[in-house]
Amino acid sequence: MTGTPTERPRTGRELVARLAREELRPAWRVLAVAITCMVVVALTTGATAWLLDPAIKSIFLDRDPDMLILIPAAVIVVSMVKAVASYGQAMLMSSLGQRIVSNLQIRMFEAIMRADLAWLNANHSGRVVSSFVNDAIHVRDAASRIIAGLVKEALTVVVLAGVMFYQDWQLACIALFVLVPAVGMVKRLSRRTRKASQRTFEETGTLSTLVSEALTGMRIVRAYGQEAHETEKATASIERRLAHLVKAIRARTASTPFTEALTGIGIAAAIAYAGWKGQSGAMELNEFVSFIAAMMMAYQPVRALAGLQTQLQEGLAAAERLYAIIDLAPTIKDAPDASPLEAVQGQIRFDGVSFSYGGEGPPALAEVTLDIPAGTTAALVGPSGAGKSTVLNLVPRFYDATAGAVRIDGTDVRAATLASLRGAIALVAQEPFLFDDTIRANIAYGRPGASEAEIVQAARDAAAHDFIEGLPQGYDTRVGEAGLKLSGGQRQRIAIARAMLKNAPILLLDEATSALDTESERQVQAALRRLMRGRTTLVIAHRLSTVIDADRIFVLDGGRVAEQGTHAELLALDGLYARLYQTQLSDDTDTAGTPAPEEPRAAARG
Ligand SMILES: Nc1ncnc2c1ncn2[C@@H]1O[C@H](COP(=O)(O)OP(=O)(O)OP(=O)(O)O)[C@@H](O)[C@H]1O
Repeated sequence: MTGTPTERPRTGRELVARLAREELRPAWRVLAVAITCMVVVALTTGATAWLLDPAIKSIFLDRDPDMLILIPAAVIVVSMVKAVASYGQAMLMSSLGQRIVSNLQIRMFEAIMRADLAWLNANHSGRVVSSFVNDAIHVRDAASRIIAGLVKEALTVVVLAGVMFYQDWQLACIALFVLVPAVGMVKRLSRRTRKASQRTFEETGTLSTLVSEALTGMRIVRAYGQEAHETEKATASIERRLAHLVKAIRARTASTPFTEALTGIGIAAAIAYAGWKGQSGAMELNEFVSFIAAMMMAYQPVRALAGLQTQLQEGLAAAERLYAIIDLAPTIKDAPDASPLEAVQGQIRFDGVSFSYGGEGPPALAEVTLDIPAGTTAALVGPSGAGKSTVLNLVPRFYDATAGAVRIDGTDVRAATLASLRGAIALVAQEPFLFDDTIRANIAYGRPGASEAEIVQAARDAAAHDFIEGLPQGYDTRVGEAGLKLSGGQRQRIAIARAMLKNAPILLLDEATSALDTESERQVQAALRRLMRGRTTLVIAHRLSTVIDADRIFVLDGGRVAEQGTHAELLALDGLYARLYQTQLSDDTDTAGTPAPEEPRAAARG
């Protein structure tokens, strides 16, 4: 993913240090108890192996009747302690792991909320979601396994090795020496695992993107009969992901037969050497059994330790991706000396504004100067790609001008706090976005905390109250994903009600181009007129009536203001606007007088 990180750690060591500092340190109490439990597990495992020595010696060889009670009792006590400690460790580490996931996800979400629109546009939502869901889990798994590994497994190995050395140091040396080749092998395998898991992640991102597009674009997929094509694309991605997964699994599990074989060799060597010592009377049976038990018990944690390196690599790769999101440094933010806009009148000025997306290609806007007095309506018209949406984007600082300044009541928008700037603006987009929530919640989004009476009034003003009342659950009706359970006109009126409730002095309006039937169109128009009353409105106009009624019309062409004036002045100029208008008029006559919302744009495209 692309981004502008502030202090993203580069090396594995830096990442580990950061994970320890930011994710583990806050939970050090829980961690300390969990580690104590692990130490107890390691010690009790060692004790079990050691107990076999007195068990055999005093019960079988010395035939001591007291020991027949004492040793089983000791085994039970040790096992009970181990059971409680294992439970404590597993439970604490699991809940600590989940807490780490939640904390990381909260910070990622906050970062996404702050992120520049440019970053969000550059990174497909499917990939961001995949990172959001999967990476935190990878980090959790790696962190909990590594902590458990480093503390419990490593300590268990040390304690068991202690038992082995206590019983016979030469024999212990033989048993442990066998493990040396495993270290080199594990290192080689971990490199392979890291590569495969990085590729798996990339493919998971591609797959998430495919699934999310197939779902959001399902109507187009069906309409064009592309179900098989989409399935093919998804299958190919799933197969590629599977191949990478299998590679990672192969590398990860390749250490198993290796350590298994080494275990066999180690045991065989120990039996041969111990047997030789036993036959010559230098080693007792009880020592031998205790030694072999310790050795066999030690191999399981050794195997777990062998897998740690690969888990560490996977976890670090995930942590790097996730911190890249957490560290996103938005460029659109409050300036250090920003002050809130107060008592906004709503005058909007563009002073020689130039802008280009991503700094490449021809500028989307070039030295645009607009002056929109407070309380008036300005319409933006012009061919497709002329820069109309870009003008709208610069007012609430979705992007910042590359040159020149956008001012509200004379204040550069970059000198105002974002909260006060956006608080003074209501936005009604061409495709109104509704959340999968109730109608009430969707309207109240305009002003959280608004009373029921205010919500209903906003709905009445937006000509939405009647249809809402007609729904079986009224204001409690859920609108479905992106509001798809409502008609286009209904969605627009909810969006207008939301803007009504916000009651901001500035209204940015991108008129809908989707064809509504005459009645719906009339209702939306009436609602819009009420919404625009008394506010400064900057509207991308697709409706003839909006264009004609506007106080001022700016005709954009190729990112520049080609013409400006009132409808009458621009007609008299007989330039681009007059041509756009004539084309629209003749198209309107063709469509039997029904206002054709898309016309100015469509005419311009032609
Ligand atoms: N997110 C973006 N990234 C890169 N370039 C963009 C982006 N959005 C718009 N552009 C480019 O900026 C220019 C102006 O686009 P803009 O959307 O402002 O035009 P418009 O007049 O609103 O067009 P339309 O009427 O078709 O919506 C176009 O050349 C477009 O390709």
